[in-house]
Amino acid sequence: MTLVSYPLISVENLSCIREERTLFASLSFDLEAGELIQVEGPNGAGKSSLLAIVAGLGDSATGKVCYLNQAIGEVRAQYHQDLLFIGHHSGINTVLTPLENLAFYARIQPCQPLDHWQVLDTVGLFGFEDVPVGQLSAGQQRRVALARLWLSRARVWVLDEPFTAIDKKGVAALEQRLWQHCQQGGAVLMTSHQDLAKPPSQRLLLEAVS
Ligand SMILES: Nc1ncnc2c1ncn2[C@@H]1O[C@H](COP(=O)(O)OP(=O)(O)OP(=O)(O)O)[C@@H](O)[C@H]1O
Repeated sequence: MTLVSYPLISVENLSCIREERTLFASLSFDLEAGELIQVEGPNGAGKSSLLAIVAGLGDSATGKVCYLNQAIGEVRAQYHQDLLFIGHHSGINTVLTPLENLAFYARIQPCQPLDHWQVLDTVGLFGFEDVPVGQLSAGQQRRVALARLWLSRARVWVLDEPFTAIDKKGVAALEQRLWQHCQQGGAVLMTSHQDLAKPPSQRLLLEAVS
């Protein structure tokens, strides 16, 4: 018997038109376990739109996005259990503390059994665990969202500009975490305007079509 292994994500013939402008057309690619794909392109090219569509949040696309060879719309619950999406709006509650945000996340998504204090220490938030997130700096707030990269059990990570507002040391730690995730059988689809220290598995360049 031959065992077939499918890509974690396959994007087939995807097109996106917004306000009569084609952002991208006939886009196809696979995201395999172990891979990190960096989506690049100028402001407004459609990178965030692409990531939202892959995360199942877009409503302006034609074509197909599959998770393990099944259309994401047909396996939505299973896909969302295996997906970590961090967008520009990173889904943290600014009234809650970092610890409370992680506790909330751990209630709604499958997580590693890690100590949340330890995770916050890992992302450089030692001493800020109990401070309402709204009182933290932009980079510290982003770190609260990114702490999920240590907690999550999801294999598919879709990350929109994860390095925004993060200092150099933080970017290095983050990049190391992304590659560790890939080595452990996960995959990353991300946007970034900056080059990674280690080249991505694939680069996807978006340039607005019309
Ligand atoms: N909800 C929406 N409704 C209509 N147009 C939208 C919507 N979201 C984005 N757009 C438009 O789609 C285009 C692409 O936006 P998108 O955010 O995907 O670009 P981007 O490549 O991620 O840009 P940046 O590098 O600035 O983050 C922009 O012109 C934007 O105005």
